[in-house]
Amino acid sequence: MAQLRPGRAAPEARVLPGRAAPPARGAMSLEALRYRRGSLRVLNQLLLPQRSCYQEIGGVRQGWEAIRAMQVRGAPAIAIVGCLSLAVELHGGAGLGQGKAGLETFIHDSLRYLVTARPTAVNMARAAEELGAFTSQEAQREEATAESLRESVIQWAEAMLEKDLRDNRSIGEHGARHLLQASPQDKVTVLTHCNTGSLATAGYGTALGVIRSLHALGCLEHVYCTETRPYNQGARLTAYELVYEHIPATLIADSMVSVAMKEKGVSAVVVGADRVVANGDTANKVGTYQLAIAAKHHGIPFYVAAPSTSCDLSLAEGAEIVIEERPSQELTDVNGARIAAPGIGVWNPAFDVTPHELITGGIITEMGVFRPEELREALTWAVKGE
Ligand SMILES: CSC[C@@H](O)[C@@H](O)C(=O)COP(=O)(O)O
Repeated sequence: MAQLRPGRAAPEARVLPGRAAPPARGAMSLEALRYRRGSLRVLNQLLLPQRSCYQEIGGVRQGWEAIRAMQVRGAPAIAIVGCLSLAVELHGGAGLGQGKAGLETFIHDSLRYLVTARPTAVNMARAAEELGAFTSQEAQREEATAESLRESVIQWAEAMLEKDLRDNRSIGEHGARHLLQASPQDKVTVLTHCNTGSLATAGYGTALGVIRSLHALGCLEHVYCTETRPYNQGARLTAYELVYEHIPATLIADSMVSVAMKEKGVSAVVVGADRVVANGDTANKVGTYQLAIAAKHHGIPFYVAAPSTSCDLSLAEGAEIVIEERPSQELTDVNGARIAAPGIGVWNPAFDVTPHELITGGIITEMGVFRPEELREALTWAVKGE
């Protein structure tokens, strides 16, 4: 594991005005992060929905800490914040004084370190691999200087933001079209889990992007979002986004999903992903697996919506995915107050793996919707065609 490196002290977080009331339709969409060259601010999601507070990320160490503490979370957002935290530190001159070779080492060390923040989502690891390879390639060019290397790496990180947003819009379109074709009704009711919206991505969202697209088409009847225990990303973040966007939605506890499927006319379940492996097995927020089982029982199509950056063809099956275990307090306490009996043991895996055979609707990517067994070939072709 890379060593912790001293970062700059965090400047005071700026607290924007109080409780976030739902704004008028057409207002700007929520932003997990605000970036301009040399400056990165992330919305501290631990404080939502009570407070909307952006805090400065001065470099890699602060990026790592924000990811680890789940101030920013969601597979794509983790990678984007990680890489942009490096871009900010590079912009400030880090590693530059050590010449081209020293700067290259600094970049590789920083990327290795960022990957250690959280293990299950593959996006940061993939970005580190790709940016690492790009860095080595750039550094090998004879005419490259430390300055040009720095500039190229900053631009690479900046391009991630744009691409994720574009990919999410494509996911939304492909997913909405597929759901509507598969449904006998003109309007569909979707059940979703965890948070997969603007707050988990560069914007628009993955599973929530599909929901947004359906809503924009006038083809969304209703959304059921789970509270997503123990961290409550559904109750705090997805519910916030849905209210913010004026999308008709109802919050349910995780334990209500089967009865909701039975009684509420759910047309499809759409969730996000932290890692989709070669056979289509998918790691996502804990509780996803039981949702897929319940969907199968009720004959409801189950979809995973994920950009190709969340896919990991290096792993053959879900059993190989490292599942993050989080601190017991996330389960025993609510807002700092203990609710569980003192002395009880706690198991708190943050994710579970849904076997590919339960992903009956398909895997919605920016390239189209695939059956789990088609994914490997589709992604391989996409890479060859680049
Ligand atoms: C578009 S994000 C998809 C997933 O990352 C999301 O559903 C999820 O599981 C997030 O988990 P988190 O622990 O909040 O980072």
